[in-house]
Amino acid sequence: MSVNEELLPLRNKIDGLDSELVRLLNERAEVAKEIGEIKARVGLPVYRPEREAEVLKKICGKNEGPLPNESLVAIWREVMCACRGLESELKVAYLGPRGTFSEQAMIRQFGSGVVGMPSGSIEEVFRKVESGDAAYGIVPIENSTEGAVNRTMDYLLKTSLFIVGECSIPIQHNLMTRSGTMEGITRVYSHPQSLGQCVQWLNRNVPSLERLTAESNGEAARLASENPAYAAIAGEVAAKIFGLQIVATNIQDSNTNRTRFLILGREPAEPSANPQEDKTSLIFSVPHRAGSLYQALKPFDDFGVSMMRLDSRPAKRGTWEYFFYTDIEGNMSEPKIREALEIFREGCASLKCLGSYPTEKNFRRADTKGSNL
Ligand SMILES: O=C(O)C(=O)C[C@]1(C(=O)O)C=C[C@@H](O)C=C1
Repeated sequence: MSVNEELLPLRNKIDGLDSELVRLLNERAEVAKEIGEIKARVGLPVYRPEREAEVLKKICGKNEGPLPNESLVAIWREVMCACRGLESELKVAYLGPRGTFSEQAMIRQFGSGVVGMPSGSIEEVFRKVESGDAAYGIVPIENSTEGAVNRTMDYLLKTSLFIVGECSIPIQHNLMTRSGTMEGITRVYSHPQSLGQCVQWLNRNVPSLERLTAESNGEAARLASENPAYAAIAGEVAAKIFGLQIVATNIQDSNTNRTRFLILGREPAEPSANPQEDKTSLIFSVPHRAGSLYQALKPFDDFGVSMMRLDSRPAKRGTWEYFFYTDIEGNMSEPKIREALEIFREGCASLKCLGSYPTEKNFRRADTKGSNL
């Protein structure tokens, strides 16, 4: 038997399965359309991050291979994006121009059919969602090497928006120029966070290069595309978009470098199917006296509430006072969290709740094959 004769029945089988998949996908889409009609009637938002997290978790729970959960999650995100698209168009503001890691995170979270609105700064992302120009926004909040993104932290304090979801992506930086060499290059541009993530590599390899900051990696790549004496540090996608050649790949100082992004919306998210695994984000301040932070946080210990993050920003009053940012595990609709929060509030000078939302943990844990979601 020739190879082609051997392949033919298998390919016929795949064709049959594909027909069945097309039929099933369209049947699913019809149901999503019906859901969309109901939502439109009662004025509910089309995008339901908690439901999408639940769908992904169920898919991973049912998976018996050989496809890894990571592949199924990527496929289902696109399926849900296509179904959502039938309900209505979804506009999402991100830190642009095109080619930034924020854009990659947005596509990963919402699917490639999302209508991205590139924004010149993190502040503009907040403004576009607040004004209703965009339905949602995506902003970087922390990097595993460089820590918190201060701009985002500061706008979170002032905004009326809610955090409705989060996602994190691996970050690999590249040094790029128009020519693909470092000849005649005097400056390197990047976002301050990215320059920080590559500081050791830069010190070792190109110590004399002047380092300048840009609003985003995409903007740095755009600048380098306009001047043969400039280099940029950005992702591979930015190199393609702005016609740059990569001089050195993977120049970040940590090879486990990741950035976590927040999804911002005007309405809070509903509790997910696993509210005990949701995250609640809070900003608080405490009275300016000894032991007040310790006292304020005590209810979390008393109620067995896990704190996943504690960070601070200056109150900017010149008084060495701070706003603290914490993420706790559990949805605030959960009785345990509600009770803990009521007591916690008493020990705070101010408290702002940014929302409860599904985390990636919801479906990451279901993955037995150690994916890199
Ligand atoms: O369940 C819904 O609310 C839907 O609209 C369906 C669906 C999906 O395709 O599964 C699509 C969009 C939502 O963000 C969540 C889920």
